Amino acid sequence: MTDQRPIAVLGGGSFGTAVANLLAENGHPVRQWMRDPEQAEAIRVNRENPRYLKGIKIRPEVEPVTDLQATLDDSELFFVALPSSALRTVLAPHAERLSGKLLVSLTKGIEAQTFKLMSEILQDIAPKARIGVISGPNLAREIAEHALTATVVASEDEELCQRVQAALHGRTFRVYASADRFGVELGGALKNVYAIIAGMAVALGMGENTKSMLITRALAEMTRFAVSQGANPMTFLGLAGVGDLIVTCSSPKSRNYQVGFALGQGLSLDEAVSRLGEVAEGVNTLKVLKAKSQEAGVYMPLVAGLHAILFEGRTLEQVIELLMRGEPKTDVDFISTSGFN
Ligand SMILES: NC(=O)c1ccc[n+]([C@@H]2O[C@H](COP(=O)([O-])OP(=O)(O)OC[C@H]3O[C@@H](n4cnc5c(N)ncnc54)[C@H](O)[C@@H]3O)[C@@H](O)[C@H]2O)c1
Ligand SMILES: O=P(O)(O)OC[C@H](O)CO
Repeated sequence: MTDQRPIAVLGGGSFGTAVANLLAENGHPVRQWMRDPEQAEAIRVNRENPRYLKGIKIRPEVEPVTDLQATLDDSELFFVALPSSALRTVLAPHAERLSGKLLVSLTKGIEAQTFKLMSEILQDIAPKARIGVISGPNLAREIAEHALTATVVASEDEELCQRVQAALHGRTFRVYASADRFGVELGGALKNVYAIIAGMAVALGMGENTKSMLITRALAEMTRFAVSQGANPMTFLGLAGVGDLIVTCSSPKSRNYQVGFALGQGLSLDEAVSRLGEVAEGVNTLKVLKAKSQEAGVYMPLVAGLHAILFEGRTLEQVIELLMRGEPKTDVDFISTSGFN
């Protein structure tokens, strides 16, 4: 017998809305929880999320709701698309309602005080819940416009992965599975920082060689850090690693890229973030990542360089000079250099 309970999406932003619509297209009743009653009413009446996904028709199977307790009680499978800064605050007061539920984080961020990933926070809050993550090259607007897209669901819980694949896999959206939750989730969080740098480089008129160098060295840096934290570097060769890094560092649709582009045009960080008016997780991730990499003794020159520009008063020219004149290194960390004579 099929489960007729609604699937719930928590978060009224662009990604929550895109995923709610995908689930609805696959025939599932969906409840999309959002905190703003006016936004919920606007969606109910106009079938559109005008602030976060203008021009996209929201399917009738998606019911916008604002009662979080009822939403948590009535569903078993949840997709959590809240900003990383809000996830713990929103869900912690409802811990007992989450026991035994399937909680899948879509959020690509790191908690400032604890350096925890979002699925680790979910586990803290609800140790008896079944936890997974979704991550990959997934620009919300492109998903909503049915661009052919792939993602990864990752969890140690194989049955959860299968449930998510069955719910989301569709005509324009492929869902691959992975058992490496930590690697998949870390890839999604780290790449946002490099998208800021890539946006800056484009605004400064840098060429294709530069973009390619940035993306490739970013992958080296991310992987080096991930390995220091116990992750499997092979995961970074997949959709949630290099796949997401490429899309976020290449697309003007990425909000992190847009923040970088605005910085490259000469705006301050505050101006760039407020001009965006949406979540750009890379800004917070940069702060915690810089501190963590220093603590762990991991060489991350791009992270250190962006941090120096945004928070230590260095100019872009100073940082570029420092990066380019730095001691030459070997290309790929994980290949032995013993082949040199
Ligand atoms: N947009 C994308 O293309 C995309 C793709 C993949 C993953 N993600 C991830 O999804 C997460 C959510 O991003 P988004 O793109 O949907 O953001 P968004 O900027 O489009 O919207 C943020 C939403 O969160 C809500 N919100 C903010 N603070 C809240 C709080 N305290 N309580 C309840 N709701 C609150 C806002 O009202 C808004 O509805 C981010 O971590 C992002 O990295 C986004
Ligand atoms: O718009 P961004 O920069 O938050 O990126 C969106 C997605 O993470 C891309 O996969």
